[in-house]
Amino acid sequence: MSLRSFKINVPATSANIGPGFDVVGLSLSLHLTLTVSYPLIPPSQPYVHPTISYSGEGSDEVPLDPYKNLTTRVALYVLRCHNIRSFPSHLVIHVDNEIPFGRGLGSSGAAVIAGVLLGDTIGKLRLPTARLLDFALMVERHPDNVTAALVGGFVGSYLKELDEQASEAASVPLSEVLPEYPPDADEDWGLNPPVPPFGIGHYVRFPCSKSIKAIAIIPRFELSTAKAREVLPTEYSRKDLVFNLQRLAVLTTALGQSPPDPELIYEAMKDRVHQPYRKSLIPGLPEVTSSITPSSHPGLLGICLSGAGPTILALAIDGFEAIAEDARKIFQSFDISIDWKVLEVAGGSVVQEENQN
Ligand SMILES: Nc1ncnc2c1ncn2[C@@H]1O[C@H](COP(=O)(O)OP(=O)(O)OP(=O)(O)O)[C@@H](O)[C@H]1O
Ligand SMILES: N[C@@H](CCO)C(=O)O
Repeated sequence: MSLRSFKINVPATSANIGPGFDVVGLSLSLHLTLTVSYPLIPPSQPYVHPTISYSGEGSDEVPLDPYKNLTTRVALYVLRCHNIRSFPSHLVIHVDNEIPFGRGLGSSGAAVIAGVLLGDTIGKLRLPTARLLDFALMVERHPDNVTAALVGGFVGSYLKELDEQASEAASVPLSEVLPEYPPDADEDWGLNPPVPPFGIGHYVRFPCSKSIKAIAIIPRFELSTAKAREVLPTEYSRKDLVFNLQRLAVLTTALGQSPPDPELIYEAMKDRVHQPYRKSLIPGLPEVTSSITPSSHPGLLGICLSGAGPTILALAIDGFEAIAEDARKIFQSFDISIDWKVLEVAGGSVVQEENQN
């Protein structure tokens, strides 16, 4: 019997990089990998639902029911928007995940991008990058993690101001985009999902010096993005907005300079829009970001909260261990244990067909 098989590889991401709240993301060398296969059998044979196995980060909590798992639900959403009712019969998916859940390293963004690529590949849709992004943005409503996970590198994106009709279509509740699959659902469940409008998100890749590495200092507790967004104000002073805009403008070029300038970057990675409000959820955050500086730690370029936290991201060209171990000591004084990893800036997502016989 002939078999189709392929792999999908999606990187972790760190969003915000200090001042770029909901705007910039950096892809990192931890990956979510899907190994997918199914036999090419005639539709007359009895249908067998997909099976998922899972190893690595999150394996004790992730749902393995394909109608509840985030990645497969997103894939089914993409397929059904293209009039493909169901997964192929006997679909087998193995997920291996290196991205810890709820730590600010873009685990949910990676799961969503993996789902969009899974739907696109199974359906042989060959959607262009911009359209893949539209689908991802119907699920994850801010572009920073998903764009960087899809295209890779140091990326900035914005959501376009859509006309009224498209704007309504893009803001339907998530429960309509990805409805919970009822256990007794008949075959017609969720067959007409809301199709994304075109051109929701737009992006540009900034230069990033090859000498830069990212130290992820990962506290051993989870913080959901939803909880870390609840503490943010809805309005900001002009002074704080200008503070962030000035730094973001400099940062987008400064990381590409060779050699990177630590004095410029350290200041350009400061933030007044989200980090100050999140310190109540992450004990030790202000102490770590203010005590570890380019003068105290040669090689450091800048340091910030990674995404919604609790991970701290230090960009550096040298001195990785001293940076991470000193952050560990500060966190320890707040009774928080950490793990740390030195990561590369990664490329974007890759789909690799293995067998199409
Ligand atoms: N590989 C995966 N498969 C299925 N669900 C996942 C997967 N990865 C993450 N999730 C879901 O996403 C949740 C974490 O998302 P959340 O947005 O809170 O944090 P994050 O994406 O890790 O961090 P951030 O958005 O700040 O970078 C997990 O608890 C889980 O429900
Ligand atoms: N920009 C988002 C990233 C997390 O998904 C935040 O900081 O809330």
